Amino acid sequence: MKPSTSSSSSSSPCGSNTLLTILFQSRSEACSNDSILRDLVAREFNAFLWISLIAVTALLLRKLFDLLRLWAKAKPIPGPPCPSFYGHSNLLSRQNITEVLGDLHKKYGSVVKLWLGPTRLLVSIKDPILIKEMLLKAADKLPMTGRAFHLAFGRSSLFASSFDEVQKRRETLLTELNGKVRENKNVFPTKAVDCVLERINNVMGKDSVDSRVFSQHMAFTMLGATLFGDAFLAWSKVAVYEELLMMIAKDAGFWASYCVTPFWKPGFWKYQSVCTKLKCLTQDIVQQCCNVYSWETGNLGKEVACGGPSCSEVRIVDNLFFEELNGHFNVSEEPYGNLMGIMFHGCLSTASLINNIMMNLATHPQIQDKIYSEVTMAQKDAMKEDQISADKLVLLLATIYESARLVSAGSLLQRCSLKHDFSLKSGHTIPAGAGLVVPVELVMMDDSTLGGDASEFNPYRFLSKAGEGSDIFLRKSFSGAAQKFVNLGESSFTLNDPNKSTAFLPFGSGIRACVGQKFVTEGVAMLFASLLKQYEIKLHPEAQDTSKPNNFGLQLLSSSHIVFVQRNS
Ligand code: HEM
Repeated sequence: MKPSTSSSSSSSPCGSNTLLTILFQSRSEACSNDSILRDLVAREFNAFLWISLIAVTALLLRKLFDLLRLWAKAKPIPGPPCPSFYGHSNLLSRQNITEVLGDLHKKYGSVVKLWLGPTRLLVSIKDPILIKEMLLKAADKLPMTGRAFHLAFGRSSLFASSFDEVQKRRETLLTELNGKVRENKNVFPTKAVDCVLERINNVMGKDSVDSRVFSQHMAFTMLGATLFGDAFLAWSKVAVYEELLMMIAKDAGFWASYCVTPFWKPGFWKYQSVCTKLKCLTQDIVQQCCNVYSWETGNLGKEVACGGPSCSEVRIVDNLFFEELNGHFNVSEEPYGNLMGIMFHGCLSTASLINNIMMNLATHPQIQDKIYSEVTMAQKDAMKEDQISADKLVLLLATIYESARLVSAGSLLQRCSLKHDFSLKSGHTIPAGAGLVVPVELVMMDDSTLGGDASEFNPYRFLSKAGEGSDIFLRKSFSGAAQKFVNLGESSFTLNDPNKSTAFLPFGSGIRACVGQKFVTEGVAMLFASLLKQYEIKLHPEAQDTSKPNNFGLQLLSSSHIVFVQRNS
């Protein structure tokens, strides 16, 4: 009994002991596992902190190194001393940038640097030879340009900052556009031209029209019909589309000027909702294009897949660029980003050009008359009513070049080289990442290059007679040249290629030059040939110039009231 008692008495505590010990042991084991785990976590966290610290330090050192490198490389470039931590940004935001750069070039020479902050270097170049060299060597655009297009239209393979991203699309688009010009067809659809003429007919009874609004509408109609086909002309939402595009044009530069996207600003979200509406409408017009296609091929009623990229496989009748612009090189691209980008850039710059041509013709009636006789003569030579050859319209083409020269699409051409430094023949080294600008107005209106009448409208500077040199900008006086040009039929003037001149930059130059130059010049020439055949453009007697200031490099149009008068009426 005893043993059993003892065993039971001893076993009981012993049992509880054992349990306790087991419990205790397992707890202490758990504790030690816990502490090992805690230790491990603490070590890993420490390691993570160290790695982060090293990474951040390396990054900061790299930034510091880049900064010191930028400062050292920028030092030999002449320019005014930095007034404050923010450099000259205040100066540029208060004054007209072209005037500021004009004064600086007078003082410091043809290459001038400006600091816009401790890390933001801007180099302005004014000498035409150096400009040509720079525009060939600096392949990228300033990040702000790419950001403006990206924020508004999503990612696309045109108008991005990096040359690598746009190179392929640029090449194919250029081939397609210039191919169309070579085929000698009407580059702008005939129906779009008819549409514009009909509109002129409708407004003719009215007192006058605002040249700015009217040219904007003309450009919008031409570009829209070219990109989306004739369906664009009959589209019920065309007016809303135009309005949205202009709203974006007004604000794009402002929102892109933020280095960090300002998500916290309610205005930004309003802007984004306008951009989203434009995307939806683009999808809608693409749908309309597809429907027209299916109708024209007899497939009316048959579903054509139009949701996004699949539409690019459909060949749309009368639609030049659709496939080209909508085909994807990169899956992360916005489906209609390129189409919207071209509509945006093409409409703004073409509107500016058309407006300036109208104003120049209205204020120079003798030139307008000569162009009219040029068009009627070309018309006689043409085999078909609507197929005048643009080559015969030399004075009209010269007028287009001269109008482009006098109001270039932006006051600055801008570039940068994101990855590599490069040197100019002048001996200056431009560090990677520095912003490069060309004050185009100063270059194209420089009396020393243009012979005294740089700020005057003189299309004859682009023409030469047989035996004369073909350098443009050599025809000195407008009146002398105008007299020589009395009879187009008798004297054979030839048009000089303006791109041979280093000082002709309305379409940029070099590696990122405008791919639409030939196309738009020919298209606008044919548009004006049709317009001038039927109408005379006159300035309204009480016309006033309502020029607006520059908005982030976008030249807003000056406007005046003009009247269209039917010829022979
Ligand atoms: C009068 C009308 C136009 C003017 C004055 C104009 C002017 C310009 C200018 C100044 C540039 C920048 C060039 C540079 O940095 O060297 C440019 C770029 C460009 N233009 Fe135009 N443009 C016009 C119409 C068009 C049209 C109708 C198209 C297409 C159909 C077009 C397509 C482009 C493209 C794709 C670029 C970007 C090139 C790049 O970033 O690599 N342009 N344009």
